[in-house]
Amino acid sequence: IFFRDDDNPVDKLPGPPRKPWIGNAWELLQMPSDKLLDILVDYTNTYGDRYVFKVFSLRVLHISGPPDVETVLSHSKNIKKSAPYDFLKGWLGTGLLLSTGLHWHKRRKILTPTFHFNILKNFAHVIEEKTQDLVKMLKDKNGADVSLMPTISDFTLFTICETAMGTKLDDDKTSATVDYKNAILNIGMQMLARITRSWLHNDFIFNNSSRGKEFTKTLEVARAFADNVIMDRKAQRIQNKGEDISIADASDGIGTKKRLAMLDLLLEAEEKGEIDMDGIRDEVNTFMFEGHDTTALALTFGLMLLADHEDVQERIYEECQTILGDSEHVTMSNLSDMKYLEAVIKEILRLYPSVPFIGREITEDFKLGDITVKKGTTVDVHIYELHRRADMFPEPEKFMPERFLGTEMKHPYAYVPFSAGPRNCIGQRFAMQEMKTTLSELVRHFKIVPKVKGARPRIMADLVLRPVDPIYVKFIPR
Ligand code: HEM
Repeated sequence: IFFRDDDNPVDKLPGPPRKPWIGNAWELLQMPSDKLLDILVDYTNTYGDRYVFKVFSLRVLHISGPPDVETVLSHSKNIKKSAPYDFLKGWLGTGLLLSTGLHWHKRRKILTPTFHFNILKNFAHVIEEKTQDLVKMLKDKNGADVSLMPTISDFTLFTICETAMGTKLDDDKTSATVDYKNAILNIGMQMLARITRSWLHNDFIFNNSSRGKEFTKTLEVARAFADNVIMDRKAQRIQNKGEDISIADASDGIGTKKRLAMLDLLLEAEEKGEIDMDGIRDEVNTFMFEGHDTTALALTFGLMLLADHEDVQERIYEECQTILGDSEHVTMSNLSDMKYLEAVIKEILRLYPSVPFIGREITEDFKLGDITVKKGTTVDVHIYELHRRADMFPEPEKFMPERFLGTEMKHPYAYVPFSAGPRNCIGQRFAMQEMKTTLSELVRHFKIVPKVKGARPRIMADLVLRPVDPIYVKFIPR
């Protein structure tokens, strides 16, 4: 960080004025963590598609133009995550989100079959069952205000545990569930605090600080939760010995106990010596976090938008009536026919991308237009600003699902809520399946009404895009 390198082409790019030697370290120090998103959006508005923020000799190149996003995300070699992701190492270890190089390739290969169509088809029953529980719980509220994020994140956590992990979270684990969700929130806050306090970037200093000690305790809670999930599934596998199924047979008609989960693939890989228990724990932590928080946020912001747009709800309702009639069950083919709902979800993720920024540490020089971006530079891809570009999405602040119906995107990388290229989201088809099932069922059963029409929460970005204030809506049975 302290190494001087005065001849770097990216220094020609605009950005907040840099002081000699320290660059923008002083600004970084003064940034309140909960305002990071607002500040970065302001910088984009001021300095444009490409700007540089420099902390001592570390250059952070921020980009939000579609051609630049394409160059970075589609690069086959520059797949290493940037330094702030390392702050999550104690939690997610060498799991798929954080790892790089050969290790990442190997894991991605083991885990890709998890999202095979037959497996997703099998998950449909679980997702539907969980959605029906949610509908019942919301009916019992009798139209009272419901705080969305806690309600929906319970639902998505139960769903990922029962699908990917094959573990049912029953009532006696309720307090562990609450502790786990609080731990995740806490981890996000600590990570943000660390990003903006450069002296805490050093592991030794951080681990010995009061923040570091609190962080370690928080990690223990998250890890213990994941360990329980692994133990549960191991015990079930011993019980079911001899009844194992392969992905190819994992189609309809298989009971919950015999359903193949992602965790089974990992446990099978362990039996073949391809992964050890620490590796399994890292992947379970990665998938439980990525697999529930991201979808919970998308559904939360989505329900907030639907509550304000009765016309959109009605159109989803009509589409569901046409496709499903009175049927209680939703099949994969029904879901793929729901084109309007798909456009609605895309528009939700345009305005509120669950992952607002992606960071890469450049390991191989590459060209961005006529500028050479050197090895060692950090590149931050701003999905949030990319999705709100007026040249790509006219009236960008407006919620208009129709923009995703029939019209071609102006640039293939103008819209990347699941990232793109080699490190794209492995769970995107699962996420779409879960979101479509949930939103279609909720709209079929309820009229969603805002507590205060047009109210928007303040938002912030830690690992994901979060509402700072609670969002309330009413679910009025149809
Ligand atoms: C609305 C829902 C979701 C959104 C918007 C989303 C978005 C993303 C994005 C933008 C990335 C790239 C992150 C980066 O490069 O730093 C990513 C990666 C990833 N996502 Fe998702 N995700 C969602 C749901 C899920 C689900 C349901 C799962 C698991 C079941 C999942 C698992 C992962 C994993 C493991 C990675 C790392 C992949 C790799 O690097 O090979 N995500 N996701």
